Amino acid sequence: MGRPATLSRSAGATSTNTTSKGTHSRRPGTTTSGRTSGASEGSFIVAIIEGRGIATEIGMAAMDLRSNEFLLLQFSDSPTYTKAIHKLFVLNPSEVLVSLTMMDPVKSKLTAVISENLPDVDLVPISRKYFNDNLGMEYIKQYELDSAGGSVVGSVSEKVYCLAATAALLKYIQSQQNIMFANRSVRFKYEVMEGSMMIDPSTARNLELVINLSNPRSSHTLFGVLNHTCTPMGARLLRTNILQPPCDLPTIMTRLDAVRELTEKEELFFGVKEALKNFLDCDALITLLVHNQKNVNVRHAEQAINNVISFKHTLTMIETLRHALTGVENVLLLAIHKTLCQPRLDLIKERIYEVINDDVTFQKNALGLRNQRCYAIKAGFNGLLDVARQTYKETTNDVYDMVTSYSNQFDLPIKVSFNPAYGFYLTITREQLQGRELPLEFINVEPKKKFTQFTTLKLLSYNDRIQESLTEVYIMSDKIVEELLDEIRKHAAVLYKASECIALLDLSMSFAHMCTISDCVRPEFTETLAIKRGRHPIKEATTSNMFVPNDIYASDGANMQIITGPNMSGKSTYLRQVALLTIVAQLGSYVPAAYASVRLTDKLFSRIGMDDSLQANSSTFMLEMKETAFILQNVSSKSLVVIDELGRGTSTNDGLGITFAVCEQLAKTKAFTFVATHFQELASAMEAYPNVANLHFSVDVNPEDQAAVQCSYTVHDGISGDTAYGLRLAKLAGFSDAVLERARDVSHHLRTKIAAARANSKAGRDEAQHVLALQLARALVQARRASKLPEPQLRKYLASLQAEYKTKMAATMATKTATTTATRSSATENESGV
Ligand SMILES: Nc1ncnc2c1ncn2[C@@H]1O[C@H](COP(=O)(O)OP(=O)(O)OP(=O)(O)O)[C@@H](O)[C@H]1O
Repeated sequence: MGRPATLSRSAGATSTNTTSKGTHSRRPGTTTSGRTSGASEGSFIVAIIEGRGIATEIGMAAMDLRSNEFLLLQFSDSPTYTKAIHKLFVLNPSEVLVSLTMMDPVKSKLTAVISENLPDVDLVPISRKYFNDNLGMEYIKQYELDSAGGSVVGSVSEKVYCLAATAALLKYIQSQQNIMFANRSVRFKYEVMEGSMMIDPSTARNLELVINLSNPRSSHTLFGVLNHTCTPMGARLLRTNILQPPCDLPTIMTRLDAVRELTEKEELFFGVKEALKNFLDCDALITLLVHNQKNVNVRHAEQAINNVISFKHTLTMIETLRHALTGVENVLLLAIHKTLCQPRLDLIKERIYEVINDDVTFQKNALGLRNQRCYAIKAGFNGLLDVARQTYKETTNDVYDMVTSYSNQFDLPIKVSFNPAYGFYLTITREQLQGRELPLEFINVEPKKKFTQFTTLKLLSYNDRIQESLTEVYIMSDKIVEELLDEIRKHAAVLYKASECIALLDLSMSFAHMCTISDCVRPEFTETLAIKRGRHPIKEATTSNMFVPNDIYASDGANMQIITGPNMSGKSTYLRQVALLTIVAQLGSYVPAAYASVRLTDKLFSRIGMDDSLQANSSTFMLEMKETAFILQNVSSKSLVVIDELGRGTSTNDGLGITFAVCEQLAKTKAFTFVATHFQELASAMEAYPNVANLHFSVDVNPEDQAAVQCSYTVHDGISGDTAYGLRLAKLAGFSDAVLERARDVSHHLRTKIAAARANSKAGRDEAQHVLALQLARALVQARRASKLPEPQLRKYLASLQAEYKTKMAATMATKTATTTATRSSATENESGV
């Protein structure tokens, strides 16, 4: 396929990543024991296009170059492109292809939103003509892998936008990334957006789901603490799941059942763990298999033998896994076992064993793997191949003999080492050399930190001879290996399926592992969020202090919780804990708590001011307002919202006003909302709503020393009483007595003045009336719900209730007026003090 001129980057593309990420030169990653890391290296390239109609219809195509998986998505989005941004955030692409018309002459709203939310993504404009839906369909028919799961063609035949994006993306990858796909080699998947919890990028950042905010390299993230996976596939699956937890109950329940079985059966747990530890990156391996290589050379031949050895190793590991899974009962584990027992996998294995020596295994060390490659093909396939191998063997023996003779001749314990770039070389440590000079035979002497490295002319010629014989081996093996790989390629679909199953098993094992190291409970899914003695999963795992567990509650009747309390008392931690525990439960994992009942959440929002400094182009307050507006626009009845200290970036009055309005708006929805605030007035005012509950964190104050504040980190019902914690903390921080005294005076004066003004103002009276009116409404609702009286009697009862409230309201207003007069005279007395 020729390279279209306009497919190269257009001038003015906002390019941050310029290296191409072709995978044909990659080797399947090996895993060491224990956890696998990374899982997010931007291996996706995405093409996105917007429909021309009134409704915002988005078409997206995304290809994972590491696993050859191709996702197609088409969905209607909100005017702020919430779904598109969420999906892009989860995919974490290195490049996003957009039509030139979306960038030039000005950025379209969609491209502007992408740049704003994903500043590291490279936006690549390409000509609009490549977004061709008919071509997209042709490509799918040509490249789609034969799979037992059926074709994607039926699902996408009417989805013109995702087909158009498919055409643009495939054309771009083939011409720009220099990757040619073999026919029937790509796994196309049509993805429906529903079925998973939506977590916007800023919430994912605030909650430190996959990246720690203070140190991006730190593993103090939710991914870090949950990640006990052994394979790269498992780690990748965990990462995507954390950013996009499932939202459908059957999936979650089957995962929970699998975790239970894995934790209850010790032999099963250790058997599976042992087998998983030895897997290579299967996705990368299969991807290398299905990509058509353009340049066939020695390097390619060498890589091909590596691949066959890796497949042999993988199939052996699959067999170990099968044994470990024998007798499982859970539906998910049974399905995984069944897939791993597919006869087609045995067929591939048999075929490999016909060609490759039985004792050839995958090796992590470079010299070991070179030896395996050399002896991979069974003897007798090609006489010349056997001769070349004999030369390799003899020359290698000559190297060792030569070193022994040098050691004897110079009385030095010389060691042979190996490096894949320049072959064998010699080393000796500093202590062994004991300050002596090396004899003149030794050349290219390079002192290193602990040893000296050198070679000889003879060794250099041995290295050349070995390389020559190896080249012959690779070239003569190539035809046999390619034929074998062609046969394996036919079974790519079953291999991909097996890889998916291994990833899923690894994910469940990771959750089971967490249960073994931490006290966790199986969550229930109901309409109520009720967590007993819940713990913050990241804090618990990463702080040395004992973490104090807390209860969490929200239901239809009490869907908003307002949390007050002094500084440093644990409010933010509590909010994060609510969100994180919900995510953990929906992942299908056990939850760090004594009991957990969770309501399925479709969208998770947060307004937590942790990454303000990261958004240099937006002021703290502006960012706060943008995030809050986003929540109000997108909140649904099944959402979970956590808001920490809203309105702190502006004047107190405006801040309180905004926070009140936002809370009022959210209180009208069925979303579960948790708000932490220092505005005591907010908590008092919102108390009037029947569905709002107040919680607070308390502190223990030493009566002997008012500044000695001890946080209990325990949440209690009601509003926090004391408001002078700021002053106490200031004392603890080392403020002088004089400054503290002055601060106390000013604080007292302002408080008194504000109280007087509010009590006297129309707004103050209105607020009191408003509160009483809400109390009345609440009583009416409760009476209606609770009463079994017939309708006429109920109406009579309600009328009497109303009269009672009117009297109460009049009394309240009278008290308010009296307080105003008293406060005003007190304020006048204090006036001279400030
Ligand atoms: N349940 C807990 N158990 C142990 N330590 C906790 C707990 N909750 C919070 N902490 C610790 O207390 C410190 C303060 O917590 P946090 O930031 O949540 O307080 P805050 O009330 O939000 O403070 P501020 O109002 O000043 O923002 C943190 O270092 C945190 O690790």
